[in-house]
Amino acid sequence: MTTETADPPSHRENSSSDGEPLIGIDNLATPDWALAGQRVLSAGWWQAVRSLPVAVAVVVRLAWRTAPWLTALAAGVHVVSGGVTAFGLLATANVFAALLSEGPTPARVLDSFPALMVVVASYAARAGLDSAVAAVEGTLRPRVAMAADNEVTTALVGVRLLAFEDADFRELARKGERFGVRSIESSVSSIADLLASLVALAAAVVTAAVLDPWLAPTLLLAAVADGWAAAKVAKLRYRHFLRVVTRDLRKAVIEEAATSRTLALERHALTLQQPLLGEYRRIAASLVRDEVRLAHRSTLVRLVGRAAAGVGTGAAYLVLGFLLYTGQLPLALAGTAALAMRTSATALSNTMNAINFLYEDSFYIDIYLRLLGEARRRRQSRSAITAPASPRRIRLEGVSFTYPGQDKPVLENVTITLHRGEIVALVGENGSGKSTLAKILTGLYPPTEGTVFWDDTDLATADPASIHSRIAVIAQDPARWPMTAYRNITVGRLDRRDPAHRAWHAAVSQSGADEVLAALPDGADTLLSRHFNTAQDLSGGQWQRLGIARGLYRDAPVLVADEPTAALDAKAEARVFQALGNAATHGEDRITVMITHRLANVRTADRILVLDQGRLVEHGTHEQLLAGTGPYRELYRIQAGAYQAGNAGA
Ligand SMILES: Nc1ncnc2c1ncn2[C@@H]1O[C@H](COP(=O)(O)OP(=O)(O)OP(=O)(O)O)[C@@H](O)[C@H]1O
Repeated sequence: MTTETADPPSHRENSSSDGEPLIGIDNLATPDWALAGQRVLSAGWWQAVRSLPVAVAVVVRLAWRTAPWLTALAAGVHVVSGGVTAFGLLATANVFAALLSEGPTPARVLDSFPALMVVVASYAARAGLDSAVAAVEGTLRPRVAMAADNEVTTALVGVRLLAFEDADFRELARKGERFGVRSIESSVSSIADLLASLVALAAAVVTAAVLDPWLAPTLLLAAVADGWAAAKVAKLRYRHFLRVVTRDLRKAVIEEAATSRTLALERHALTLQQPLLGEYRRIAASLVRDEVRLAHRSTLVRLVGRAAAGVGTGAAYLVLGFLLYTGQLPLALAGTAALAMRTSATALSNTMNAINFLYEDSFYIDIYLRLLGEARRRRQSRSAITAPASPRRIRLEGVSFTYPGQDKPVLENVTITLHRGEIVALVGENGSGKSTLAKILTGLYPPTEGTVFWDDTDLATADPASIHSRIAVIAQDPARWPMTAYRNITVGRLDRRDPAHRAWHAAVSQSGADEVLAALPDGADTLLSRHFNTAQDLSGGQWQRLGIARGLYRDAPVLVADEPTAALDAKAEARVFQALGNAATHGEDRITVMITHRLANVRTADRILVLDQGRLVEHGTHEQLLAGTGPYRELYRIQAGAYQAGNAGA
């Protein structure tokens, strides 16, 4: 069917493909969560800084929940370590004070001896504490990372199916998992360093302030300049990260297309390697250009920060010189003052470093929190109402459905009733909404409008897990579980008791999976996976047979078979349709929904529903529809005609 909208974009009519983005367009929309991050950055200093305590709280909460004693120990060890550092350096100052005091040199050296002992002891303690810090941190860090990973994986496992149809959410999940967990892990060290350097800083600043109240504030000047520069760079880097989110995704998509196994065959057959590589390089080059620009701007900001910090340090030493010159500070205390200044400068710089690492990580922890929030919002609901164990009737009333992020509904105002014991076939052109309708009547997707009833239970009020436990879905492209062939089938219902393997044998013979198993080197015990070299992979049709066996083994009261035989040979196909028919006619306890384009298989269905562009346009038995003038008759005649022509030509 050719429509106006199916024409190629007119602006490209005469253009060559050179320089055109391979994906087709260059301006993909920035995801909402990245826009929200940009808004926070633009909202001003306070908004951006607020993320810092939140991030610290997240890390401390995770650490405390995973290992409370270890967390307390880590805090204690770092506080003591910071204290010992400050104490050691100040003891060094006492050595100078003793050496620079008045009196004969041997006596001064002897006087400095106790302070010297303290210095030696503090260095020894520091060495011991360093080892303790490394041991405690090395034990705590992986645990916190694991806890963060566990939290986010648990949240993602719990979201409802429809969330995975939202590309923005999928990208948030990818970034939140990757960057969020990594940032939480590195923040453990930053928080610990911050604690230690704050203790050392407090000791040094107090000492400097005791010597003269002017010394401490001048020292802070240098730190503020350094801090400003680092915070600015962190913001620049995060802004860059958000700005390139979609380009980064495009690069990942092209990278996947250029290297994945799934596309390997067509990549080679269409000789697409070079165009893909070209596109990959084009996006990568634009990312590198942005990265270089970011590096230059960061260097400039750091240079300004360093210069200001140098001025601050210079001012502090000027104050010291002034105090000595005017005699407000005795010369004997000059060494102490200089060391206190040096100590506090080091502690300040460590504090600033820790804060800045934390500050940068806090942005990614914010993404992690957004992901947890979104996952919570999209969590599969729970309800005390359970779906009927074996519904007698499924009724859809005025059901419409629009995919997330789309404007146009793909189903519109569908009203139908399916009965137990019936085989109902869904028929229609590609994209007419058959698979979507099947997902809605099985409660996998909630309708955007309208209601789905199983008997008298509105599925919107029922517990989703209870609904899903009553359905079996045989997909056109069934999941290829990285498990043995046996498990690939019994995973359909892990809790099924089948001591004599009767159900297993029935499922494998009805689906034709028995022939697949017989050809495997270790039969049902053969590991099927593309991930391990020692494992075995199957052809599309063989996988489909296992998928059918899995669906039959599940033995659910509502069965949806979505193009179950598209990849099967004619003999296997006939066997499957006979099995589906038998299950429904003998059991009388199942609602079977069958989606297929092969209308020859549809004839035996009790009812046929015909969809066209999301609307139910016809329904009835094969004979009724064939007697009418609707699209079914036309579709059937085209297919039957093709066979007849084939027979005539043979
Ligand atoms: N994840 C999705 N996001 C957005 N639109 C989708 C998504 N999946 C399907 N669609 C759209 O919904 C419409 C119905 O798709 P559906 O898969 O239900 O059709 P179908 O009748 O089963 O098609 P087919 O015969 O080709 O399997 C199509 O127009 C398709 O473009």
